[in-house]
Amino acid sequence: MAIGPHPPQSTTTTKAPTAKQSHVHPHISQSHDPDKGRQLHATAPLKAGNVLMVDSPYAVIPVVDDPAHSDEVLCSNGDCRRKVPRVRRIGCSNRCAAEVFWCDTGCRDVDRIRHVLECEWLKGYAVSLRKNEGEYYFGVLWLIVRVLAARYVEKAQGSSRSISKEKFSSGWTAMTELCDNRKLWPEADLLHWQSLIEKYICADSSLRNIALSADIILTLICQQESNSFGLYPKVTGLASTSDRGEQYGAAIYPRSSIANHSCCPNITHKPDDHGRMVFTASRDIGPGEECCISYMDLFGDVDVNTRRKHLRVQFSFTCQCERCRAEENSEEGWDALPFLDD
Ligand SMILES: C[S@@+](CC[C@H](N)C(=O)[O-])C[C@H]1O[C@@H](n2cnc3c(N)ncnc32)[C@H](O)[C@@H]1O
Repeated sequence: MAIGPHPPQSTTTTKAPTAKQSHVHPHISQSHDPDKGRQLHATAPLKAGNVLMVDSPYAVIPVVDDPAHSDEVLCSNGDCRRKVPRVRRIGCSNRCAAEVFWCDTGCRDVDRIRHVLECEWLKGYAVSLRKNEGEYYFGVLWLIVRVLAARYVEKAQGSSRSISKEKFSSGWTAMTELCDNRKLWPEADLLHWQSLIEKYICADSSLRNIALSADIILTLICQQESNSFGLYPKVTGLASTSDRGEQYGAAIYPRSSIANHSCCPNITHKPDDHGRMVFTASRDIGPGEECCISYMDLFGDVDVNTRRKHLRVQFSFTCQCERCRAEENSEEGWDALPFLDD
């Protein structure tokens, strides 16, 4: 059985903007669904191949196993974010973290104000946090520190880099509108995060200029967990026989985060060379139709219970997409019933 959207039926393509800026197709807007919350929808016909969104991350971190020997590390300059090859890159003179590199002195100098805000924190905690709490917790907290630094820079510059004020918020305003699903979190997880926030963020004097209250940071962590994207080299969402490749980054996108998941998505997503998230229509989409991505690789013949379980474990929600709803009452869904367990 073929899984995923139909292949593109048209070669009509709206080109992504060449500048390093964000872009939203004029025929998409946001609305609200009682089960899923905010959603993207088409306001007029969209053609397969149309670029629907090109969104710059609010914050991004590289995710690589061996930064010293990897060509996959992203430039730390928040406006560049290109992969920096080993032979042509410069590191932090403070040696704050193994994955902090810039393409060149230009990128380093432009990024100075932002990087200063994270440098001492990385120097003080990158090694111990990884050792004591593990890579995952380090990654989440580093991304949060980068969000706080980006917020500080945005406020200092007095700009929110708005692209389409009427339809989509941008910058920190958009970050505050992200869903957090905090009520769904087990109390024990919240308490654990609270203790990490107190220990590694609130108690750290180098973050005094950018830190917010422990409770706001906890909400930010919940938002990050519900909204961050992994950066993968290949497209996510197409019917395919292979996965999307190895993750090389993690990012929060203020506008792309509005897209809900579907197990039969009509949008594919893939980061471009500057770490911007690019949404492309994978089939024609009619007016009023919801525009969905897939939060996971969709290949192989995976039944509704396995897909829903994966999404519950990874993203803490029960998928209510058209395909899952159609399959939940079919034979495929029966093995989810408790009386069939034994
Ligand atoms: C990245 S956000 C998407 C935008 C979100 N609806 C909002 O209001 O901001 C992910 C969250 O949206 C909801 N969601 C996304 N896809 C869904 C689906 N297929 N079924 C149910 N809920 C979904 C879940 O609460 C999930 O944690």
